[in-house]
Amino acid sequence: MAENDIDRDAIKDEVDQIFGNRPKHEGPELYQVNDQSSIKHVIGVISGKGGVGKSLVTGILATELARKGHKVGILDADITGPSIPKMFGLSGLHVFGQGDKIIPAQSKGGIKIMSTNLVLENENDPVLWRGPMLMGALKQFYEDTLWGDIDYLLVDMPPGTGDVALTVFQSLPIEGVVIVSSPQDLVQVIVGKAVKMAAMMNVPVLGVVENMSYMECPECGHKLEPFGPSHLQEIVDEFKVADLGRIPIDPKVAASCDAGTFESELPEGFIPEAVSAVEA
Ligand SMILES: Nc1ncnc2c1ncn2[C@@H]1O[C@H](COP(=O)(O)OP(=O)(O)OP(=O)(O)O)[C@@H](O)[C@H]1O
Repeated sequence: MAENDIDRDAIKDEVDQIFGNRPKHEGPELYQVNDQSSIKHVIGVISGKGGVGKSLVTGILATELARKGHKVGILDADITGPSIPKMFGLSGLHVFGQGDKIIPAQSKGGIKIMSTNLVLENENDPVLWRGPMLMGALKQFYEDTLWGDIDYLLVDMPPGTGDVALTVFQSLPIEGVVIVSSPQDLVQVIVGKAVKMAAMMNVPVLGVVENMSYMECPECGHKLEPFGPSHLQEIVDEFKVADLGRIPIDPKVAASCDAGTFESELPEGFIPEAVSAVEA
């Protein structure tokens, strides 16, 4: 079969077979938050592959939930490729300890953030940690951070469906996941993997957000589809997941992520279906 051919039936069979068949949190220990913190809901943001905008969607959800008055935290579980602190203007900042606990960084809008970048001496250093160290960092970020009272802790998961992503899934009490996709070739295979990973953990999929879905011409408003036509409807039909909206390619969004002004510049009412799905 050519690389671009999608064997939809095979994916569907595989997903169908696995759905609901595995006990939740089978495997590694489930981390426990410290007694000075209370987290009502832990929600994961996942993607079947890297670079599709998982951190962007995590940032949008966090910003919109905080604007609605919820107490929000972000655990950047993308330990080796963290991008959350920069988006929120926390570049170069370091978290500090209180006793044996860590005080998370806080964005201007009050979002509490814990990320590898906030503990590295130099945030541009590559993180060359292997499995046990990655897991040790994740455990500390969840258990030893003084989160305080949090309504929604959003977990920016490592990209893909490999070992690290699976372990993160198994170690945190994730209540539901938002899947991020993009309109590119093979995306259904990739989304299929993410759906399957959630199914293996018995974690509900809240729905799919398609990022980089189209681009609007600033002159005439005409919609262009540089990455090809949207596959969101096909994904919704094939995997029986909710459509949580499409995000256009917007150079202003990319610039605000780079400048650390994302939170104040994000227009109100972004991906409302996804925000409501997390709140439900
Ligand atoms: N809709 C968009 N419009 C413009 N730029 C975007 C959009 N979505 C993402 N980007 C840019 O693309 C880059 C990758 O996005 P992001 O970090 O959110 O992806 P990711 O899936 O979390 O990546 P990784 O796999 O590295 O964790 C960032 O520089 C981001 O600003």
